[in-house]
Amino acid sequence: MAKILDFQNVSLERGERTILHNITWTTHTHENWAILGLNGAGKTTLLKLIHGDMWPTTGRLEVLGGVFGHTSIPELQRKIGWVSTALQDALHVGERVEKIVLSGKFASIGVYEHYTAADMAQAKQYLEQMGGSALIGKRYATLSQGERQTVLIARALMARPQLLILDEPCNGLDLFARERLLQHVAQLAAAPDSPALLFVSHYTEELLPCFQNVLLLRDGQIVRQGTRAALLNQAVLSDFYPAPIQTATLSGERLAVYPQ
Ligand SMILES: Nc1ncnc2c1ncn2[C@@H]1O[C@H](COP(=O)(O)OP(=O)(O)OP(=O)(O)O)[C@@H](O)[C@H]1O
Repeated sequence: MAKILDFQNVSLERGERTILHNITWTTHTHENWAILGLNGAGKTTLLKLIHGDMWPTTGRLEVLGGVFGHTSIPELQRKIGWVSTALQDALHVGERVEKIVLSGKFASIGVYEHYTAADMAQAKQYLEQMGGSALIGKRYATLSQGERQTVLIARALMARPQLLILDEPCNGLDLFARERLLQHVAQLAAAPDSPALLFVSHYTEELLPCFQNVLLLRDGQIVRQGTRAALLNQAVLSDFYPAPIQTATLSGERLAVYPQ
């Protein structure tokens, strides 16, 4: 299996501070990973490294076959989709939903390039795949947070990324909107042409079984990495979190964690 990410002893320093310490982590095609960590654990910094927005201070980093220092970052970035709420600020929110999705093909925020009928059909198909058919024709600015996330994922898919980063995609979603989004993410993961998924979250209950692998990040260090079966349990998570927790198993192999 080809590698998607290969971190070898990667550290990242800013001034006096080491934000990421000695990260050694390898992922492969057809593996979907979830990254779990509290506020300030280093999740966003790790994503910025993967996306080539930051560089390792020490260590070797290979993403999608390109070794940092020897690869074109803009080319790498075209192969990575990154869905985060931060992206919304850069969109032309007055634009209609299908145009926003279409713009993902050109990795641009507005649609300035010429597009074909096939491109538009593809945009609508990704919207449908993510459960957003009813949004076609609406203006992005009028959508709810859950609907916006649907659009942003469809938009990211338009560039046919090899790696799709879902950076806390459930932020701001109500109970039901969150569930709908998660179920569509699971369907995406099951599709034969799905990109490798990297799902970042604060909450174990969002980690659906399609995320077979989990990285536990604390204070810029990997505490554990492995299968969800090995890591998503009371014993491991009690060790991981800095304060006592209790867990509850939900239906669909999901685990909820609460402070004790
Ligand atoms: N450019 C920077 N210079 C100095 N410190 C930074 C920089 N970027 C991040 N940090 C610090 O590194 C730590 C990790 O930040 P990061 O944003 O990666 O955490 P996170 O896990 O994404 O947190 P959250 O869940 O709150 O989004 C934090 O303490 C943050 O203040």
